[in-house]
Amino acid sequence: MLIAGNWKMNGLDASLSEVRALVAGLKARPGLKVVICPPATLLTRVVKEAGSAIGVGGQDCHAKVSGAFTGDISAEMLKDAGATWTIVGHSERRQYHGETDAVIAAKAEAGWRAGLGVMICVGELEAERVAGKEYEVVSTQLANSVPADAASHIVAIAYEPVWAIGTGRTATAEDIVKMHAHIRKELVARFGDAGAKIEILYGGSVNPKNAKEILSQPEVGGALVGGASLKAADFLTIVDAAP
Ligand SMILES: O=C[C@H](O)COP(=O)(O)O
Repeated sequence: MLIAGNWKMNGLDASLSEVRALVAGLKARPGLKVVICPPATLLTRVVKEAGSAIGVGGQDCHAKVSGAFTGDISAEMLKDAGATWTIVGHSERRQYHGETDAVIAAKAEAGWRAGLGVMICVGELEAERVAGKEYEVVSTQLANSVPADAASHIVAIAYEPVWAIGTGRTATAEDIVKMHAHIRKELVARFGDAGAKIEILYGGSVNPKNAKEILSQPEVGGALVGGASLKAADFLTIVDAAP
């Protein structure tokens, strides 16, 4: 299981006390990985607080190593700051920064080039689900934003239905089971046995109350948690809910 916390554009220096509380509260859980993805300005400080207890990740990376790309951060820079993971293709990057599947695939390759594990996000909009196109949309995102060599790198797929992000509207267990099974089928069809081993995380309003039910569903290999990762007590409850 991989439980990742995406702080998004939240967290100032004071948030480090939450990391301290998280480190103190993490019980030894063999096989369970916990990763925090803070804003880039806090990366080095979170790495220092986290020690070896928690992995640290970026929320995005540029495809190039360096260059004239104002405001961007390369995967190599994340690595240099002590990160071991990066998220790519989050729906907020797709929506607010116009990122295409091809751009996301290039970012995933950049993450591996730098030696990072990569969480690649997919998920349908509400209108796409209402139109009955959720499986088709996710299949297209998987086909085009997950690179052909993904299975030979450290990778996780995060299924995040956009309508469930930050809304308090979690997908039902049935929705999650069906979509994760669909994603697994696609991964196995493309990568064979290696596709059966890629973790599929669920994200979208995961909280201390619903974590146990979500994390116990078949093909749910962890969670990508937004709002509820900002408070150590809530995040720890989610971590503790992992089977
Ligand atoms: O990356 C995290 C997801 O966007 C979920 O965010 P949320 O837990 O606040 O809904």
